[in-house]
Amino acid sequence: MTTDDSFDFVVIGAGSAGSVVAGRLSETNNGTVCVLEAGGHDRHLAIHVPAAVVYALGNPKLDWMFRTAPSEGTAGRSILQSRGKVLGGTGAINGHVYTRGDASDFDGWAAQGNPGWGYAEVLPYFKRCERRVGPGDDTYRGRSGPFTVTDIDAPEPLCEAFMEAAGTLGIPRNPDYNGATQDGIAYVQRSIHRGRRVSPARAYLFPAIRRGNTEVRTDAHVQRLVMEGRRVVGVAYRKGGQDHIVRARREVILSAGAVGSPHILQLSGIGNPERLRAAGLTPLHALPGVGDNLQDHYAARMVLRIRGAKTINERVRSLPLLVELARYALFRKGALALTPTLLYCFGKSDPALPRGDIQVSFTPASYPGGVWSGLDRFPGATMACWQQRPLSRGHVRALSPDPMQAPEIQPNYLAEETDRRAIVAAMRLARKIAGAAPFAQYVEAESWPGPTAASDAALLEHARKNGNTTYHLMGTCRMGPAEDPRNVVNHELRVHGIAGLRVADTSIIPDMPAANTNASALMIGERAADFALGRSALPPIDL
Ligand SMILES: Cc1cc2nc3c(=O)[nH]c(=O)nc-3n(C[C@H](O)[C@H](O)[C@H](O)COP(=O)(O)OP(=O)(O)OC[C@H]3O[C@@H](n4cnc5c(N)ncnc54)[C@H](O)[C@@H]3O)c2cc1C
Repeated sequence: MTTDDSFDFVVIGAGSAGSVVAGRLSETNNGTVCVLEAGGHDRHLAIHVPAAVVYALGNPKLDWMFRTAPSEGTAGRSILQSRGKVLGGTGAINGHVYTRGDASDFDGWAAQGNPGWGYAEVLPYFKRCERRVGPGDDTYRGRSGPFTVTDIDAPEPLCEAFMEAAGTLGIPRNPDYNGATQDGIAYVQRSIHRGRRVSPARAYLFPAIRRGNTEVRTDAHVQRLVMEGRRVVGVAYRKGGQDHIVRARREVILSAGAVGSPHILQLSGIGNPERLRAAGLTPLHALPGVGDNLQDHYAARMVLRIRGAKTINERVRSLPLLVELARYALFRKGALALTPTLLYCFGKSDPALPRGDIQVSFTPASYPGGVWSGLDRFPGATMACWQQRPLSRGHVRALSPDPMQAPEIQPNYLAEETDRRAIVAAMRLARKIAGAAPFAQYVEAESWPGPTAASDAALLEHARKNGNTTYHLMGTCRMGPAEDPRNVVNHELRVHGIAGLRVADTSIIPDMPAANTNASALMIGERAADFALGRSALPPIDL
């Protein structure tokens, strides 16, 4: 083991949140920053060409390729749980959708003993991050941040028909679901600019490297935190077959994501003592909530066979593919510049509910088995149906002291009755929209699960047997007061009972927002940098 050197700050993980933390720390020129990232550089085309993201998933050069533990909710299946292992992290291989959630989600975080995390208080950080290109009320939208958010280049005829059909059911078009209200249906807003992915690393980390005070070490697999008593003073990592230690003069910021962060804490002896011992680890600090409270959105996908309109399935095959390649090469537009999902529809499983609880996404393309991969050979469209805030909770647990052995990831999908009811309601809403004019004329048949899945029980069976992750893991280092044993970090993201250490990524999310998680990860990174620098919070926005 060699003790290499020391920096003011050491950031573990160059993913969505870690890139922001490092980028903002470096901006002030108030200390040196070292970033340790297990993955490599981000030159792979699958990262940058939006539609090529399907080639990033399951690619060991870019993806940790975790698998979830089987459960009753997945009919005993284990599911591929992709996480980015590259500069930009999961933000370099995600589906490009930019969505923040409902105001009430963040007010809920604050109400659980997290001062400063209500919507009016986190909104300035969402805005600081964002460079919104397109319409939107500037009360809600940022115009000059590093992370560019754009709209789709041109309307898609099938999407237009789907939105009109939703309109006939009382679901209006929402001009900006990241604005005053989330309700309604809309094209997704995207982290794509000029036909290329907006990656957190390119937006935040690369400028930090150019400033000269930030050093990024790739292929550096963190093994554990180095502690002196209850203080973290450095990080042990393996690179090029050798063990190293880098010391942190001020603090370590753990941004290894919802799987990596609790795993690294556990490998360092921080967690539930009984479980640590069972995994062969020596407990150093009891914090029973580490790795618990795992949440994810679980989607049941339905496939429609389309007639009378072109879908992406035909546009990227044979001769038309050559046309699309030319369009992309010349104009950075067309099917290759599209997100894997094009529409978001936010709805309610019960009209009496005070806020939306289900979501149907639509895309005029279909994938065998409902997983982003090759496209079906027939003209197809997909509706993905999920519950916005599932109650089911799972865990991430180290299984051995070997840092290279993946932890157990058990999301416990559909464990709660409310979640089972909601996913069935979302599938019923999807079917209603697909059956409404003017979209219905394009539906030749529902090919998956198909009309034989008519009862609630049959729809639930489809969800169990064929449902899949939406890749929104979060919650495993829960933020909240120390008195509650579920909590791991306080409202300034400091680990309870440990000095010199913060956690900043989606693992700190106490309860799931009604949204994908990249926007929240970036916002959390923005906040963490301010905390680490001792800066006062941005003033709340008067709403
Ligand atoms: C296929 C897919 C599609 C998605 N689509 C969307 C979408 O469209 N919109 C959206 O908002 N969200 C989406 N998400 C989710 C979103 O991208 C993630 O929630 C977000 O990027 C997580 O950010 P993070 O900072 O918490 O973790 P990450 O971005 O995962 O960063 C963690 C980093 O830490 C590194 N790391 C982990 N362990 C170690 C270790 N031991 N040593 C060194 N480094 C380590 C990792 O390699 C990684 O770079 C998607 C996710 C996936 C996988």
